[in-house]
Amino acid sequence: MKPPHKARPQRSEELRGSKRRSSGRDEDRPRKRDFDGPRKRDFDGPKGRDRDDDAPRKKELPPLPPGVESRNAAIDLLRLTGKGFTLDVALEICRTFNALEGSDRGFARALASTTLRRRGTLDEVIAQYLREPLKPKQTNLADILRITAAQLCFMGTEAHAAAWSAVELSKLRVETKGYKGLINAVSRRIAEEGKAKAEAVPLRADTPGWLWRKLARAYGAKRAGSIAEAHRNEPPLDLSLRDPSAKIDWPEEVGARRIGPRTVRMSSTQVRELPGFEEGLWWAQDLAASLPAEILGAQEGETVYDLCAAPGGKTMQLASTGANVFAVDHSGPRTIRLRENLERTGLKAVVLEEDVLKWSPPNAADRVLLDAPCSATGTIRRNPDLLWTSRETQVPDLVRLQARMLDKALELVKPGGTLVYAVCSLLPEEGEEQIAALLERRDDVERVPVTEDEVANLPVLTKEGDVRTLPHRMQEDGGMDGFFACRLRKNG
Ligand SMILES: C[S@@+](CC[C@H](N)C(=O)[O-])C[C@H]1O[C@@H](n2cnc3c(N)ncnc32)[C@H](O)[C@@H]1O
Repeated sequence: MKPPHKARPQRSEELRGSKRRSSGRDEDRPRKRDFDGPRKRDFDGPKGRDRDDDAPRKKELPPLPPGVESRNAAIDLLRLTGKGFTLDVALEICRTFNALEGSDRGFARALASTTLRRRGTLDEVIAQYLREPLKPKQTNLADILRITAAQLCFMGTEAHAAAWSAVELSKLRVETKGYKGLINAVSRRIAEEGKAKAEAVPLRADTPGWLWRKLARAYGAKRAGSIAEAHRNEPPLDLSLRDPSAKIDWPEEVGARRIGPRTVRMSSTQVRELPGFEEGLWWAQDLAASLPAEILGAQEGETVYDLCAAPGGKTMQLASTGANVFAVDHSGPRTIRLRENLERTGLKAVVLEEDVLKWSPPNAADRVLLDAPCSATGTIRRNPDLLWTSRETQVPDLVRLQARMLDKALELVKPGGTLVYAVCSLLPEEGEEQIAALLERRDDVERVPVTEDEVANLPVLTKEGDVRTLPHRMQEDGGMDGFFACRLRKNG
């Protein structure tokens, strides 16, 4: 293994025990990336203190051996996702990760992400070498075994490096100190035959049972399998251009190409280093996430309400049309990010920290976009932690909230005005069925089908003229997140 660029004490956050509240201070952290899409627990992560934040550091610890720091950071990233932070947020707040540089950083990120994407398979492989199942509280032990199996089964890491570093990692935590023998034995067995064992695990193992059942019911078992397969891959980086006709000199190695109405797709993770970041010529936003604002058809001078707007991917799209945009979101920290995004891109919108359900502006709008809170199951490829943190029991509450928000959004549209309802969900109850129920209960609203040219001829339209994207579609070209969007007219 290549030694880290800088040797410095970076043990597990558990051992380091420096003081930091997980809520509060994180909210003020500068954002490293400006990703669109849900960050459900973005800043509203677990309340209270993280265990690693409780005590001031007592003494400096010696540096970790080369190759252990990056794996240790991967363990810390997994631990943070286990506490309810999205992987995106964990990448920003995890100090052991942020102390890494260059290829070590990339390796730690890939290791955490692969482990989350393939966790079901990894657990099945590991279980074959354990005499008895691990206890639920043995999370560190489970994570050490998982990252080791991920390296051996999916990442082509040399057997000795993976097994040796696993044992080194076990020495860093009280919980795992006594398991060096087990970790060593299991790692060696997986090095010998883990790859073949992993290939034999059924595809559905990497999707929680409840989600698999819902996907199979909605799309059939074959397509559920294709979606599950798409979730296994790292998605490309998609950037939405502030000015869709802009020409930017992208570095050759990122393989930038145009796709959809305003997206440039590439394979980079160094968002801030790309040309145009400082000038705000673009923002990161999945191709599918860019479609709802496109189909709203906002025009210069119109009044547009962007409901549930933060962190503002769609607000920026709407503002770039010259419309008078009012961006409403109830989350203080997320509206801060929305303002930062507007500032960076030089786009103008009025940002309001309000509960959409209680907001009563003096006038109705020409157009309203409602990007409703949802299960976010459409963004699993960008947020693989959702596989293991989303709960089926959350869905009915979300469906009820979306219905209330739809009715409220219709109150805020002028007669004859347009409403686009969008969710980044794969579940029909949050999308297609939500709209069917709306059209059933109200006779003052009708669907306005989207045409192919409005979505740059992407294969995303249903026969009713709604947008329905799924992660496995256009897989050969990098795929896209799962979104549903429907355009409606309020009759006068
Ligand atoms: C899917 S995200 C929005 C993404 C955003 N439209 C974008 O393109 O960047 C959903 C948002 O709904 C907001 N939200 C949830 N309930 C709300 C409510 N009652 N009032 C206002 N905003 C709400 C959340 O804070 C979250 O920012």
